[in-house]
Amino acid sequence: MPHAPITVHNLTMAYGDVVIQRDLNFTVNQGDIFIIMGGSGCGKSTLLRHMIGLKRPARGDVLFTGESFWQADEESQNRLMRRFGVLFQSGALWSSMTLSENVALPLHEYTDLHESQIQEIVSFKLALVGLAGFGDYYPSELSGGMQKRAGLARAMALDPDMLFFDEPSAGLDPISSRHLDDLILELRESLNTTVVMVTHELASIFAIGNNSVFLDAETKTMLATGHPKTLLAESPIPTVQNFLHRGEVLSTSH
Ligand SMILES: Nc1ncnc2c1ncn2[C@@H]1O[C@H](COP(=O)(O)OP(=O)(O)OP(=O)(O)O)[C@@H](O)[C@H]1O
Repeated sequence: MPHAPITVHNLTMAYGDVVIQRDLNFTVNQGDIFIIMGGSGCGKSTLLRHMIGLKRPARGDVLFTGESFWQADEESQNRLMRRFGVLFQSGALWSSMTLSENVALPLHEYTDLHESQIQEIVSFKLALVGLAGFGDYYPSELSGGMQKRAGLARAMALDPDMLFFDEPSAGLDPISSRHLDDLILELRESLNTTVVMVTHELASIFAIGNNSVFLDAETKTMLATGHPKTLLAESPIPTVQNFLHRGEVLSTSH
């Protein structure tokens, strides 16, 4: 059987001596929209940071198509990281650059392509996210939803196999948030990209997620993994049921 794109194996995460989550084991399959979910402060963003090579595990590993990330040398790690596209909560576009310049940035940094080829790719990526013709705009001239889509175009600049999103719809109104969900779904359909997404928005979780892991702050480990709708229908765990019914975990609210 071929290796899954991402396998999290016996992962324990800590800041100093403080363990955030322990013994995480789950698999992200090709083409999944995989949701990292759980109550506030349980370690969702921290898990994402471990999966994209920004934070070293206290124990355990993350494997990409069977290849260990954390036991690999720096060169192999860089090669693996080139396969990731990342969109952080803020969108993090450079405000002094136009959309085209923002999307071109990783292409200038990581490829030897000619300027004309770069411009072609930039136009294509902006069109993919519905921003054809907006290349010369500055981020501040656009709505929040458009800025997120531009961030998505930049995350896809290098044709990543895997896209990682941290709360992509944070700060968006429900309609823009829906549009962003639809776009993520569309991109997955057309490009077969594997998507890993931190979110606590129930609407997104059920609309686009087909796999997930549920982290619990109280027990400091995962309580479930699988399709969110299956967890809703079948999980016998009250914490998981509470979350999926109301979007919050009473025992960990703070
Ligand atoms: N750099 C850091 N140093 C020390 N502790 C940290 C650091 N970053 C996060 N933490 C702690 O780790 C825990 C998990 O944080 P994290 O941001 O991963 O949770 P989260 O589930 O993404 O939270 P939220 O839903 O509120 O965004 C929290 O208790 C947080 O205070």
